[in-house]
Amino acid sequence: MQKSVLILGLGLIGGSIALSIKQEYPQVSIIGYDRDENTLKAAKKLGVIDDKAESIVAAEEADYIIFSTPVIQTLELMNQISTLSLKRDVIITDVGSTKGSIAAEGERLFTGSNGVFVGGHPMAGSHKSGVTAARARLFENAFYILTPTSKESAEAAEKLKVLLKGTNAHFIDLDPQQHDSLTGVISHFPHVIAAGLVRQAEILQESQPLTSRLAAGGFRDITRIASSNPAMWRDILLQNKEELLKLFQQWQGEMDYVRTMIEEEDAAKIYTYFLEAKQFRDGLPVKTKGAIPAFYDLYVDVPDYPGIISEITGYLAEEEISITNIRIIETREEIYGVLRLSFQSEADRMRAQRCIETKAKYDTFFME
Ligand SMILES: NC(=O)c1ccc[n+]([C@@H]2O[C@H](COP(=O)([O-])OP(=O)(O)OC[C@H]3O[C@@H](n4cnc5c(N)ncnc54)[C@H](O)[C@@H]3O)[C@@H](O)[C@H]2O)c1
Ligand SMILES: O=C(O)C(=O)C[C@]1(C(=O)O)C=C[C@@H](O)C=C1
Repeated sequence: MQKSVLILGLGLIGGSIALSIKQEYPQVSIIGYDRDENTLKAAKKLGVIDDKAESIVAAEEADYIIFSTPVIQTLELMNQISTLSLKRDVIITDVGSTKGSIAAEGERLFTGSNGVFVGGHPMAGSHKSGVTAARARLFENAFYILTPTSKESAEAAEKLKVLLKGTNAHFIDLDPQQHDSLTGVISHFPHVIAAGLVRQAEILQESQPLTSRLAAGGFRDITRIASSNPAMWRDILLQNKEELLKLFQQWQGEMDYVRTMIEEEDAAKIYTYFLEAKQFRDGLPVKTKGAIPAFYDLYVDVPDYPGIISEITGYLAEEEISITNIRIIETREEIYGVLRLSFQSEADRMRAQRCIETKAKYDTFFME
């Protein structure tokens, strides 16, 4: 493919998109634009882009334009770029976490001789940001939502799927409003709850300094996303206001229900509440990346002594089993170290389990 792609915003998502396109199509020319000069320099140095764009006028040479900026900036940049002399058949997309206003503005601004717009949203990410966190495999097996709103943009969506083949994502077409309603529930609202839980702990910390030291395990799991970029989440909440306001009302009803069960000491209802939540959570697809990323994790109950990690990784290295991640679960750090090892596939995880149980005789278990 001999095309030129302009990516505006070279952070976690823009950088990862750039790397995945380059991996699939080395001949495609990737031009990067970012308002931060250090990001541009780093992107060039890391091989994320082929060339830096001095200004947004570079859009006039592009066959594809991808907005990877925070959602409010995307709206502003879309307006600026729509005034340029773009190629007639340029395909324009974005990666923003909200779609309602971006898709409507895209359809309004890019029509006829001014290219065609199709909204996009790769449903994978991280609480990390910036070009140094970008990875070609970030979107592997994740859902990548496209929101075509016309016959022309549906055709453009098919071409985009070809360009973005290297993401190895699963493409899915949705209506922009449906997108915002779904992501409101499974992404945006959870970020509000995570931040709320952290703030609640922070208030307690003032009178109980032990709070932060005891906040481990479950608290850390449910609040990881509270470490996300605050400016990005401010903009997402403002753009998905209507959906979020509906969700607040639902949530307040839900919490009132839980509070009443506890007030009334209704053990049976409380049990059913947790059981139903567990059943739905356990039924979520964990083997494929989606709203909840999948990992092939193996937990190893190891004694806490120096050198234990190198002992275990040494056994795995002898059998050439690659580990994608390794972590000691903090809650048990001072009693036993529970080591969590992540693998690329179920086959690797099974081999690792056999290897550790045979060579080291430590107990291993899965948590699914
Ligand atoms: N982080 C995630 O988990 C995630 C996942 C999917 C989609 N998204 C969406 O992707 C977009 C980018 O998020 P990110 O996580 O890559 O953020 P990021 O902070 O890592 O990167 C954003 C980049 O945009 C640049 N930028 C900001 N305003 C600009 C402007 N006016 N002109 C040029 N460059 C500008 C910044 O300098 C930065 O390099 C957002 O719209 C977000 O909603 C994020
Ligand atoms: O894994 C995370 O840290 C994320 O929050 C990723 C996440 C999500 O909510 O699932 C965040 C925002 C995006 O628009 C898509 C993905």
